Amino acid sequence: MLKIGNQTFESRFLLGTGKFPDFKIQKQAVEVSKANILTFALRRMNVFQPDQPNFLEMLDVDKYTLLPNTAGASTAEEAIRTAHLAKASGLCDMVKVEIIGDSRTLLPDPIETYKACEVLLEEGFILLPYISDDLVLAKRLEALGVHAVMPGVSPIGSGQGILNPTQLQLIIETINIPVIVDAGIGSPADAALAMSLGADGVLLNTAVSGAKDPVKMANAMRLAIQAGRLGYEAGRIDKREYAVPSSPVEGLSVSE
Ligand SMILES: CC(=O)[C@@H](O)[C@H](O)COP(=O)(O)O
Repeated sequence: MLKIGNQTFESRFLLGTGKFPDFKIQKQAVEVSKANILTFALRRMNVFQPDQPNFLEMLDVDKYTLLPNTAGASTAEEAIRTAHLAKASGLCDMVKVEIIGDSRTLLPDPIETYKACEVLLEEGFILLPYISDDLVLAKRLEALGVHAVMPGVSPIGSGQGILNPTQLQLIIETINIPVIVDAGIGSPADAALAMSLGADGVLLNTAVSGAKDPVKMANAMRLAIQAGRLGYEAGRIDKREYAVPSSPVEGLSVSE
């Protein structure tokens, strides 16, 4: 179970809802993913115009926890405004703080992210900030009181996978709030690796919405995330420099 704030979720797979070829495929992929939490950019919703089309309209949104993100913000002030809009629309008081500091790489701005979290925590929001794989920032945000950290493992939408597993592992080992890998996952193998390193969850979008068969990929990601978690809980063997025979000549591993 994934626990964020005082809520628990069965699935550790958080799915982004953007960029699907059409709403029908989006709905099927969401269902197959068995994700409990769906993310979306609040700026893409007609939150105060329920009669207008919006891109979650084919989903039975009551079945999911919606996690609006502040995509489009480049300052703390803009992100705070977007979070207020989310709350005012009654969507959710859980927000993914996403403040982009560089338009080419879409890397998050650590200073503006910290500032926005400071203000929004005071206002009672449940916060999941999107950050780089920066251990020190993750520690500072944890100390501030955020409810999870979401380190990107490579640039959003790049599908490059985990560029620096050591850096990710350091965050996972050190931080005591959920660490949800967010952005850059390209394949089920990447998702399984993130989970087997001990991540608490994976948020991804492009790898599913941009796949040749998004529904099949949503299923593959679900299984990979589950397998990675199981492997982590089972405890992998230590890596050794030299071979160790699987069938030792002395000493049986089972007694008769
Ligand atoms: C949906 C969302 O919030 C994205 O900004 C998220 O970071 C996913 O990134 P990928 O598209 O690289 O999976």
